[in-house]
Amino acid sequence: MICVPILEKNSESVIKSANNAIKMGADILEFRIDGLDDPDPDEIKGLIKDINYPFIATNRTSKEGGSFDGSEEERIEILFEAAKYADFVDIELKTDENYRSKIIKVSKATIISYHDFKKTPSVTELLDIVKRESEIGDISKFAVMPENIQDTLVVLEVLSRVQNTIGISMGNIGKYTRVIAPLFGSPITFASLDKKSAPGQLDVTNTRNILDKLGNW
Ligand SMILES: O=C1C[C@@](O)(C(=O)O)C[C@@H](O)[C@@H]1O
Repeated sequence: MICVPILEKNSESVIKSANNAIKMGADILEFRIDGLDDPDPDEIKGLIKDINYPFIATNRTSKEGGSFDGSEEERIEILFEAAKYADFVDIELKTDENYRSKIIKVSKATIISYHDFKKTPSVTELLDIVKRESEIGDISKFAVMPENIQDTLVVLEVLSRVQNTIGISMGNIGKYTRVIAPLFGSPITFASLDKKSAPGQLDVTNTRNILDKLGNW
């Protein structure tokens, strides 16, 4: 599936961006709640219901590349409300276990995520991260930054040895993995419209065209 993150400051822009992503062929949307200037649970509920499309709810902490700068309690409270209406909820592996469990209890399905915007851990370290994520949620996920082309092979090696895991090598060096990872079984790849929510994302149209040409995804 091709997922388009919706990273906007207000409801009007969220609706516009979501409708554009759907028109461009997104299979699922990621509501990056942390992008909102003033995240209001009732407004978020209304948006998810009104747009009426498959959604991942994410409220990314600033510690893992997101924009949410309130307290951890506030972050979890907002995500907790959105989780009741979204198809998937992305919660970070590093989130406090009690907060994580609170989210999982009300989620239809969970993506347990890990991000490193500075480096790529070793194959062994990433396999351990994926193992821990798989024991907690429904889909495992890691998005890491390569320092060289060899680091991107670490991501593909890990994906070749696990199931049900989203693996991403970010940045310019890693961007080819966004259309190769699905061939290794990564169930979701992230693509952008105009605003990228992470370095190296390709646009939706090119992502789909390349995946269709490669086939078997
Ligand atoms: O975790 C991820 C993956 C991502 O960081 C990427 O590299 O495309 C984009 C984020 O919006 C999403 O929550």
